[in-house]
Amino acid sequence: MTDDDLIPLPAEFADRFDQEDRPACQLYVVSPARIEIPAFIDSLKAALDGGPVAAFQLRLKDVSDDMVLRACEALLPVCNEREVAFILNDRADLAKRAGADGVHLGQGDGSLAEARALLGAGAQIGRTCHDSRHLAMEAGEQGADYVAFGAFYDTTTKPSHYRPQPEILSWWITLSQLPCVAIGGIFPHNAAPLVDAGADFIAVVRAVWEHEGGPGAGVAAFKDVLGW
Ligand SMILES: Cc1ncc(COP(=O)(O)OP(=O)(O)O)c(N)n1
Ligand SMILES: Cc1ncsc1CCOP(=O)(O)O
Ligand SMILES: [Mg+2]
Repeated sequence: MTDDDLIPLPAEFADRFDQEDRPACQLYVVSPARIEIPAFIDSLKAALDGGPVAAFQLRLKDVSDDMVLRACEALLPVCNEREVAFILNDRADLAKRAGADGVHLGQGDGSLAEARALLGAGAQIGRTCHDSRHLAMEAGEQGADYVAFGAFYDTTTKPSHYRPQPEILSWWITLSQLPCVAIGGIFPHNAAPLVDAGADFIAVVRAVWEHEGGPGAGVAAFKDVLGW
């Protein structure tokens, strides 16, 4: 038994929100951990032109702050031109300096309140909640704009011992109007249970960047499961 087994959905919440008002599930594209600028600019354009993408997250690992800021400078206009939200991973301070639309913060990436104070009311601030109902409720109370659950499937991009079931998405959308993101090992062929369970966004890395037809084809491959 986990802590979350102690958090059933209270009966009074059962039909609290009309799910018909919820927008259809959208695609959230996350970058590889290493990219080369300027080559990646064209890759990103190809991805975003492959189909409707709601958000792009720049998720670089083990690179300098200067490198992150230079990548933001090159990639932010690509997203702006296409009205795709530009979210920086991990660092609220760099998101502020870069003029990003928001930041994604894991449990160890700093407080939501500090990020909000820095970025302002209009910023999109996401929080990793792994497989935890408790963390999701806490993130909502602390002012997150979305909660992210995962990894739903095996992934080599960020190996995770957290393995939520799709039901956590159904539970969340019944409880909260805050959007929920599903991440981890998601491809067009296995996305349906997450979409059906109520994911507001599915976030993907390899499905786009490692698609044999290129990133545009990687995005376009979600056409059927997302109902475009
Ligand atoms: C949309 C989304 N969900 C989860 C994560 C993971 O964030 P975190 O736990 O901080 O791990 P890293 O991505 O920083 O390695 C994410 N980045 N985006
Ligand atoms: C960043 C992150 N957080 C949980 S799983 C994951 C990686 C998802 O990558 P992929 O879509 O390639 O499995
Ligand atoms: Mg992080």
